[in-house]
Amino acid sequence: STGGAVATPEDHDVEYLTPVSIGTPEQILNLDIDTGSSDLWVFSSETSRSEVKGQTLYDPSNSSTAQKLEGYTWSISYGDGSSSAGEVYLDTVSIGALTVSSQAVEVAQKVSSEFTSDSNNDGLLGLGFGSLNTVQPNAQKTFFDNAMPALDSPVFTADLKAGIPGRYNFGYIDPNAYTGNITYVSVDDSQGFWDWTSPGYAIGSGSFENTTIKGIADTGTSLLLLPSSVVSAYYGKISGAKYDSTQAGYVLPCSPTPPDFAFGVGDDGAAIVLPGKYINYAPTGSSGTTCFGGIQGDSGIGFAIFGDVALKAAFVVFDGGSKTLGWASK
Ligand SMILES: CCNC(=O)c1c(-c2ccccc2)csc1NC(=O)CNCCc1c[nH]c2ccccc12
Repeated sequence: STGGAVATPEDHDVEYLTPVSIGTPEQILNLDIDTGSSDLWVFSSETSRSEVKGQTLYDPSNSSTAQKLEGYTWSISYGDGSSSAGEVYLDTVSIGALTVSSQAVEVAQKVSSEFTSDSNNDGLLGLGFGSLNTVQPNAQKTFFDNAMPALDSPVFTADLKAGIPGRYNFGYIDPNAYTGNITYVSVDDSQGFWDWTSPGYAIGSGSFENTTIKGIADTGTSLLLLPSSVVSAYYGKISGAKYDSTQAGYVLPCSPTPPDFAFGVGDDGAAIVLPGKYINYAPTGSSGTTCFGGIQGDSGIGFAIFGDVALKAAFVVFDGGSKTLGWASK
């Protein structure tokens, strides 16, 4: 079997939302597919009313295939301080033509303000490794883990785009979605992430800098978070760029277009190139002359995060069979 669905960017490509069908008859929610976590949780009829602002709610009592997992709970908190928690049902979940008949659907009873204010986001669908799942007393499998045995090939692909809809596909690699070759790299799943190592980077037309960058491929994080040495080298090339403590990040003049940023993949010299405009993440004020940088530091995290700013420059294969990541330009 195979499947897939569109991934539509929210403002500034802060996140990408994908329609996911849950229950019988189907209830369609727009979820943030997140390779950096492993819980499928949704806004629901059980979410406290004061914490709902426009989201579509999953109501298990309207689904003939919903089964409550009595006594099961979940609670998750993310590095940005956001969180959610609730109870657990099993129900039928589909992404396009791909259906998992008994998927753990974690219904939120409470969500933090970041999620409440994100009115188009009806929940998250985690595609990290199972060890990150927060359900107690027994961890639950991700949609991909449940689907894998039936897939034509044990893979899913992320084809996110700047400002326009892209796609997540399951079970196959679309040869028309990328250019050149796909370079595969090994993944360390010991922390539950799609964790890999880039051999280095280049700024603009500059020479390649060989430096090991260990980080995760994370569709659920908006920015590209890199070691401070790399980040200061990049912004050091841009007159007017500076660290702005009030914004808690590097800001730069939106014009002229900043230099491209390339990160290496594999040991054959392959690289993914981010056009400089991707680094103009969003205007910081009303004048539109200063932009918040799409590349920021990863200090305090312990690893780099190749978030949407990086992923939207690539076609990425998440191979659950060989536990490798495939990177291609497009
Ligand atoms: C900024 C979001 N990312 C993180 O916190 C994060 C961190 C992390 C850890 C410490 C400090 C900063 C980041 C490590 S892995 C990792 N990745 C994830 O946690 C992936 N899931 C993010 C889900 C998520 C958190 N806040 C949202 C707001 C809207 C949509 C999605 C989200």
